[in-house]
Formats: sequence, structure tokens, C-alpha cells
Amino acid sequence: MTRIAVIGGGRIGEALISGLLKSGRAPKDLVVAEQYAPRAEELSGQFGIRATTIGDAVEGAHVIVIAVKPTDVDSVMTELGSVDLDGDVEQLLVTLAAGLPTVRYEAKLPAGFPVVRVMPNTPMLVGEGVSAIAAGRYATAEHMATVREILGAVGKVVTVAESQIDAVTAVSGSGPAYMFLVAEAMIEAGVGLGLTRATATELVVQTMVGSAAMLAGSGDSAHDLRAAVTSPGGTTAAAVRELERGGVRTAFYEALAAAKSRSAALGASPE
Ligand SMILES: NC(=O)C1=CN([C@@H]2O[C@H](COP(=O)(O)OP(=O)(O)OC[C@H]3O[C@@H](n4cnc5c(N)ncnc54)[C@H](OP(=O)(O)O)[C@@H]3O)[C@@H](O)[C@H]2O)C=CC1
Ligand SMILES: O=C(O)[C@@H]1CCC=N1
Repeated sequence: MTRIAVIGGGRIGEALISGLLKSGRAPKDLVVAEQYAPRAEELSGQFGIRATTIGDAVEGAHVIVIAVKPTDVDSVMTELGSVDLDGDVEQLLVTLAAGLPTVRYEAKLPAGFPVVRVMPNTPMLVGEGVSAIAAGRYATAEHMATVREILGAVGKVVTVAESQIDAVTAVSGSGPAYMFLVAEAMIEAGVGLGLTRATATELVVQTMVGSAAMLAGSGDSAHDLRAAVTSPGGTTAAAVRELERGGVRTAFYEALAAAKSRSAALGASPE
């Protein structure tokens, strides 16, 4: 089985580890390198995986996953540079970090070392993630298949050109936050209209689950599904008119454009 070393045991590192274990991967095939000792202990205790140093974690690992903040990537790569990566197993580096291009990693790795850039999202925690993957200069079809197999266990996987990853980050990487914000706003509105918080929460959560299931499974477009809820002269039309008056489409466009720009800016920052 492919041995995976996850460097950085924060929110996305945990989502990946937890999702992979739930999908049936054995704890012995996962190892985490997390610098904050109490957090490393927590992950090790919760998931039954080994928590160790970067040098130890990458030894014998087939796949090295970078799951630290973009600002911490350079120090991790410097540490990796002092480790003998040309060991007995063929290795592949997979980065989940926003913004940073594959060339930035390749420059710090032994010549020809394969790198795959991934933009995942946190629903992989429950096996419902979506990840976009893009090949670096030295990643082969076989490397891409390995990454697809790993991430396919925790959600859907799409392959894109690296030039599209900033846009993907804006749509699906950050996307769960937009969905949670909409849920939060709807729950507050329900409470404002007199529902208990528990009832408003149950109604909103199941409305999101049901709507997502219809979008994913019916084959109908978002537009058509919305139209089907909108009775002539009815309640939905009144609500949608208010949302449009509030500039909801422009707000989403500007929000996603800001996320894409931010991702590109993270990548443009000097080493
Ligand atoms: N959260 C999300 O939804 C998504 C995140 N990403 C990307 O994933 C990456 C991680 O994000 P996220 O999980 O939210 O961030 P977190 O800050 O939650 O997790 C990063 C973890 O890495 C640890 N860390 C930092 N440096 C090192 C090191 N040298 N060795 C070992 N561990 C280290 C941090 O410790 P400490 O806290 O002490 O710094 C922290 O626990 C980012 O690059 C982000 O762009 C991508 C898609 C979605
Ligand atoms: O907010 C961020 O920068 C990361 C990348 C995508 C989701 N979270």
C-alpha cells in the first residue's frame, strides 16, 4: 500500500487523514509531521497514526503531502532539502498549499523530483470533498493516477492545468466557507422570523443537503432547479427579488475574483 506522510496536521491535514482512514486506509500507512507537539499528540491519539519529525516521516514514504500554510512552505522545503529524498522508494510530492506554483517546490527538490499541486476542500473529512489536481513539470501520468487514487477515496477529483488552480481555489477550495456563511445567514434570518435556533438549523441544514443532492443527482441545472421552486407571483419570487436587489450575484463574482487574486498574490510573494 502507498505510504503517505502528511506534513502539517492542521485543518486540511486532519481532514485528509480522517477521510483516508474512514475510506479504509490503514493507520500504519499514514504518518504526520506536525510541529506543535500537543496537536501532534492529539492526532496520533485520535487516529492511531504515528506523529514524528519531517525527516523521519518522509523516510520510506511514497507520497509526501505538504499541508502547511503557504508562509510555512519555504521552511518545510528547506528542511526537506536536508533530508535524503533519494532513498529506496520512488517518491512524489503533493502540495495542498494555496497559491504557490509547482516550480517553487521543484527548485528546492532534487532534479526531476515529481510534484503535483492539489486544491482540496474540507468536506473530504466526510468523503464528500472535491480536489483539483495539476501536474508539475516532472509529474507523469502514473503520478497523477496515484494522486487521483488517494484523493478519490475522499471525494471527487478533477484534473486541470496549473494555470487554473487559482480559480479553482476561489470556487471550491474556499467554497465550503461560502456555503457555511449562507447557512449561517439563513439560520439567523429564521431565528429573526420567530423560529427556535434548533428548528431553524434543522430546516436550513436539510434544505442544503437536499438541494445539493438534487443538483448532484437530477441532471438539471441550478437555474432550472431554482425556477422549479419559484411559483408565479409566489414567495420564492419575492425572496429572490430581494436577493438580486442586494446584489447577490455581483457579490459572489467579486468575492471569487478577490479569492483568485489573493491566491495568485500568495504565489507571487518572494521566497
Ligand atoms: N483549510 C482549508 O479549507 C484549506 C486549506 N488549504 C491549504 O492547506 C494548507 C494548510 O491549511 P490549514 O490546514 O487550514 O492550516 P492550519 O494552520 O490549520 O494547519 C497547518 C499546520 O501545519 C503546522 N506546521 C507549520 N509549519 C510546520 C512545520 N515546519 N512542520 C510541521 N508542521 C508545521 C502548523 O502548526 P502551527 O499552528 O504551530 O503553525 C499547523 O498545525 C494551506 O497551505 C492552505 O492554503 C487548501 C484547501 C483548503
Ligand atoms: O483560505 C485559504 O487560504 C485556504 C485555501 C482555500 C481554503 N482555505
